[in-house]
Amino acid sequence: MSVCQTPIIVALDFPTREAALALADRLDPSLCRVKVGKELFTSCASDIVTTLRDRGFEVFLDLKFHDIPNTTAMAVKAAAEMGVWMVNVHCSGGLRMMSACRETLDKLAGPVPLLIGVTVLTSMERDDLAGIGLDIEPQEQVLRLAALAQQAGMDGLVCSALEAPALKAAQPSLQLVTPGIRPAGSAQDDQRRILTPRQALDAGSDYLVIGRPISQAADPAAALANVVAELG
Ligand SMILES: O=C(O)c1cc(=O)[nH]c(=O)n1[C@@H]1O[C@H](COP(=O)(O)O)[C@@H](O)[C@H]1O
Repeated sequence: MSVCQTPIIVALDFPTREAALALADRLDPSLCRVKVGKELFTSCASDIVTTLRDRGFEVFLDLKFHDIPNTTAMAVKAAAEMGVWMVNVHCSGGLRMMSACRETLDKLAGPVPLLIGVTVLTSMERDDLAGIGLDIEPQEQVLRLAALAQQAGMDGLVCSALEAPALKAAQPSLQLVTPGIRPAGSAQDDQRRILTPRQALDAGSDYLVIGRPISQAADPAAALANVVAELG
């Protein structure tokens, strides 16, 4: 499987560069991409992205930007200049914010990252939405934000694979990046809207984000190989 074909993105959620690179050393860049999120980036800054790229990985920079349109667009531009493969912002920042990001990326010369909108976090369920004043099913809110993302020209969405069938019907142009992936028998942790890798792919996910089931496994390379085998 070449790097362009694998749907697997391994989340490098670690506190230090050393811990992240120790896992990266055990992963084959032809079998997965990697994700650098808030914990790792806050401790290492852009150096970790450069290092992972030098080791052959395509990098999803998951900082979930959520700010006024200009600030968010400039952050996305900085991510593009870092050479990341994918970057995300919160859809709840609104249409003008997402459009500003799209327009800014479109003005850049050369390849730009996939621009992805985070809908409803996979750790949230209906009760959590009620707690922030949204009396709505997660899927309904995801579909609402998806329409906004499509209007803004986003490349795709972060959502649960549970919403993939409805999203593929409503917004077929958007690529679906789905965390909350749990191989059968693994701990749910703080995730709530979860599916197995095979179920997620069958539901219509384009990319599967997998963290702890691989990063905390006794043998991460074997855990990745098991997911690859499950996906066939
Ligand atoms: O944008 C993300 O990547 C993301 C969005 C979301 O709704 N849920 C979610 O879990 N994530 C990220 O996906 C990864 C999931 O990690 P595990 O729960 O360990 O598999 C973490 O790095 C989260 O920050």
